[in-house]
Amino acid sequence: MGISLSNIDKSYKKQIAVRNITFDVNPGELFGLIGPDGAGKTTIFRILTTLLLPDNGKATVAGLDIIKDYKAIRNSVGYMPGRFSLYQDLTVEENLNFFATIFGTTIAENYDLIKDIYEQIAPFKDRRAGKLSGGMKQKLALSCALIHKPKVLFLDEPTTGVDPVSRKEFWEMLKRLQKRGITILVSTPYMDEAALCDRIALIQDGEILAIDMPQAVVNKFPKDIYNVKADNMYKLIQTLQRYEHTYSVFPFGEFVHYTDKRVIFKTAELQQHLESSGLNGITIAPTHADIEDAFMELAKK
Ligand SMILES: Nc1ncnc2c1ncn2[C@@H]1O[C@H](COP(=O)(O)OP(=O)(O)OP(=O)(O)O)[C@@H](O)[C@H]1O
Repeated sequence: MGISLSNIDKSYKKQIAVRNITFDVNPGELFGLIGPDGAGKTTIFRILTTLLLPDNGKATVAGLDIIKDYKAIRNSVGYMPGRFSLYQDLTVEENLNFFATIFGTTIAENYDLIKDIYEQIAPFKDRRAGKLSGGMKQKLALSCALIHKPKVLFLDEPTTGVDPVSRKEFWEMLKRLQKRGITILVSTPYMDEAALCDRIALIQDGEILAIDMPQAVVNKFPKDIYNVKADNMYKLIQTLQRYEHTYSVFPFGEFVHYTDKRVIFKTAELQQHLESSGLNGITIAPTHADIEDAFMELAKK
């Protein structure tokens, strides 16, 4: 009951949205599509949920062909689109009832699957969806996507614009759904969420850069990496960008992540260079690469 894509292409007039997309999601897997805005994530979701036809290629969802079996797919998958999918003027309960009805079921029939999630928003069941917080909207949208017990769940940027606590809770919910045998394809622009997936595909400009387990993607990062800090971070970045030995530099939280071109790199030399460029309060310390570093490296090529 997994997902399979083979050589999928899609253009909107002259704009290529995705090119030669091939990957498989195993049954029961939590698979992440990781990439920035405009990378092509929504296009892939719309093709897999049969809302958009690809120009080329083949794809199946739960063993069903996206073209031939589109009706069966629509009945057996849950889709939480990136942009808000709920009826803003309907209450929480009315929204859920509506989605249950269009799938020919009732809330009571499948309550067991959504209980965990719905209980958190049940105190607000008479509130209009438009008046809910981001985190609550997201829980309601997930409940609606699950109300017909789908085998495969598609979640397009479910945590965008949601506060950090709700994001964490959301991922815990996904793990619980996965344990119930649901195959999940989730997209996110947040690199920290990539680590929570079983496997990920990194995507940029409509092309897949890498597919692997998150740690395996990170392990392939080819360089030693350093956290660098100074009192003037803007000047630090500019100085490093101009430094002849810089391989890569980009802001990373309170630090910049720096890699050096040389095989033998001495932090003291860099320290001296930064000091002579007029920077103060400099710290340079080795650190570990993470998904964001791996992404930036792959995106360079
Ligand atoms: N209807 C459309 N007409 C023309 N171009 C489009 C259309 N929809 C998407 N695109 C373009 O196709 C590319 C991929 O878009 P897509 O929405 O799939 O990316 P995404 O990764 O989901 O990003 P986002 O989070 O911004 O939606 C982008 O360059 C986008 O501008």
